[in-house]
Amino acid sequence: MTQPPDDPNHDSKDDQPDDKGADIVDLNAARSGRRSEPEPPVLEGEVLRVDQPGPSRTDWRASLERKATTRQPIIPLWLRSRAEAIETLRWAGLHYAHVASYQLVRTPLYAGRLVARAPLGLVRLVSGFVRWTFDLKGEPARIAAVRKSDYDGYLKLSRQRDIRVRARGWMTGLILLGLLVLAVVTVNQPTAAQWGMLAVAVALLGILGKPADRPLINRAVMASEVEKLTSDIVVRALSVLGIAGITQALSKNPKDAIRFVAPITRDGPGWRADIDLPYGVTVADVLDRRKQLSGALRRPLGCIWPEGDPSVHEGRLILWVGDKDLSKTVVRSPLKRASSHDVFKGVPFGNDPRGRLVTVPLIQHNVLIGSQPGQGKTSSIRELAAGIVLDATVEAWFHELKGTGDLDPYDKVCHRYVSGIEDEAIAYAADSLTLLRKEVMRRSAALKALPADLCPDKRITRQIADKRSLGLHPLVCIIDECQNLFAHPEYGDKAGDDAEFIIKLGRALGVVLILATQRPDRDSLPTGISANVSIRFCLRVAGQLENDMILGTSAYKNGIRATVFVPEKDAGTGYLVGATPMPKVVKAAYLNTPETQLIADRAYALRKARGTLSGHALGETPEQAAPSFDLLADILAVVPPSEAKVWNETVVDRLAELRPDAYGAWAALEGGAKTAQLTTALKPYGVRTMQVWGTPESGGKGANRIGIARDDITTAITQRDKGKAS
Ligand SMILES: Nc1ncnc2c1ncn2[C@@H]1O[C@H](COP(=O)(O)OP(=O)(O)OP(=O)(O)O)[C@@H](O)[C@H]1O
Repeated sequence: MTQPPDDPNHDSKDDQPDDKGADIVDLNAARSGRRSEPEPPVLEGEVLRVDQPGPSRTDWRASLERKATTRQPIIPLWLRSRAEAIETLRWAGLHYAHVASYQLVRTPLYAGRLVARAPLGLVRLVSGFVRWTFDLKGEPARIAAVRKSDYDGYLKLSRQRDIRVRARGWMTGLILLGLLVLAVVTVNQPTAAQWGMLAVAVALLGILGKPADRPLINRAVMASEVEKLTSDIVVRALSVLGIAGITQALSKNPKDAIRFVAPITRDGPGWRADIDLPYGVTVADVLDRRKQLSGALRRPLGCIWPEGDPSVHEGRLILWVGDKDLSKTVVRSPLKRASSHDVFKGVPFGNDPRGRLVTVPLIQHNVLIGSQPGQGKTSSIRELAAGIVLDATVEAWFHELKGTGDLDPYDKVCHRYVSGIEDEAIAYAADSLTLLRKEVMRRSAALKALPADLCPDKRITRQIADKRSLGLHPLVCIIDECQNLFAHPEYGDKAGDDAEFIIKLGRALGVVLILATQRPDRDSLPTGISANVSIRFCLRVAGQLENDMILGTSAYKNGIRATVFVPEKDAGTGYLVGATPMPKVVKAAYLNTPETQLIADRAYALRKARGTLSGHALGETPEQAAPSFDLLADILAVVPPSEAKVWNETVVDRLAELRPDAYGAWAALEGGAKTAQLTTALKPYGVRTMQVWGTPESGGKGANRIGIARDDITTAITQRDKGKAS
């Protein structure tokens, strides 16, 4: 509120804007500036300050909590996990072993260098000795004294020289005598000792003869000086990205526009800066310009890993700049040497840019992998498959629908296996999904029947998985290049339907579906699947649409953009979502074919010993899904819209004609049983039968018999489709 101008207490100081409180408006001035406008009513009252004067009081707990977010780790990050510590120590061990071997191999070269340099070393030794003995170092000082006609000074220096030369002469004599004795002693020593002495002498002379610019020993590792990341470098880089918000903020407040919330530190093999971007700028803006950031920081693109921390706010940027280019590293699989693995602990999948192991949990999850061709989908699947087959309790159903045989090494341990792009392979995979759907339903009933003490949470546990007789062990179904199945004109729709069902219901029942596709679009990847899958790994994709199909709606908007990866160069690197609390860039571990073969051999031996080889692995004929048909659709096909109501027996006869394989047995039943069969089959769809007036198709008298209304069937189909869509 404003103060009246004629108030006797009005203080002219209050006319000045007060940056701590509300502005006080001079009403006279304001009115004269708006002569033409009607005068606003003068309000009585007191000035209420919006901002309260005095220092803001903060709650000590809140400020402590804020500080706690920037706590430095007590134990270094690499020592936190056993695997990471082992990996770091192994790396250090290998590094020093390399250095030692490198130098050992070059000892003859170093010996040659010493021999070649020994004569010069001898000359240097003798001349140095002579200069020292006769104090030749003082010669210039004595000459200078003579030149300046400083005879007193010259006499002092000469006297000092005489004393020195006398003492040093004695010392030189003693040293020469010592050398003579050593020579005599050496002559009487065995030849080996003589050679040893000679070698030591030559080595010492060689060291003395070293040219100033040429070291004796080569460097085993070239020092790769990575520029230290400083706040100046980061601010300079961010300021040239062309982000308007940053440019404006820096021009207004060059010192404080970009704030560092913690000191820039070493974090793994790189530097980490925690930054608050200027108001209005989000991490997504910076992610968009990763390439420019790489240029501005003068580091390869594979070293630049900006990421956000939305748990703090959208403008918190964690900029990690690695020493090594991630695209040039190949991550070794920890499973390469593992004799077995427990899938309930997740599968080691790869490393984040900081070199930390990332594990993908499989139980209770489903996985979707996608990318452009040749970016590392199959390699990622190979790594996951390694963990799966090394757990002897897991039943493996692998389908590789590209036909290149990338998963062939595993076929000897799979319950179901196919590799191929032809229709038979697609049909086999479609069959697998039908069988898996049935299996999910069986498991659902089996789990319900388990005593509560054995299964309190109604989900599969390690203990339940180990009891093979329960049939509730983990079952992992992999379909690589799944677009060939879901977009198939004959099998696609049903396969998509089954996969969605399995993804929605299989999780708690130990059934895991892993799908990989190089064509993430609506036809090749039904939305019911892309919307419900829980873990997503997206390698390089071309655009936002594909990105969001794999990583989930709004992923691109939120700055999770697999478009930043470089085709081919970044093969194996992708965004992993759902496996860790925050989305992460991960480079998947790489297993080549011989390594995969060795893992499969170990898995085979393990499974043979545990007696868990089954199906395809034992050479059994693959189980085929019984032909299944859509009863409701079939009824609509045989009952035209002109027939509102039909007897059951008539419907069954027509169905048998349509699909003898499926309904032939129904038609063979007698009168009442035939009618009851259709009544029972329609019950799960909520379709009730009723008394229907009709006449036999073969002719005869009209009668009231049990039948159906066509409208009830169409309603049931609509209800069912609605249920699927929701
Ligand atoms: N994790 C990785 N680390 C290093 N290189 C990798 C990695 N993954 C893949 N590559 C490289 O990329 C190549 C292609 O990989 P892969 O066959 O897995 O790709 P893809 O996406 O399955 O291809 P397509 O879509 O054609 O089936 C590999 O031969 C390998 O050279």
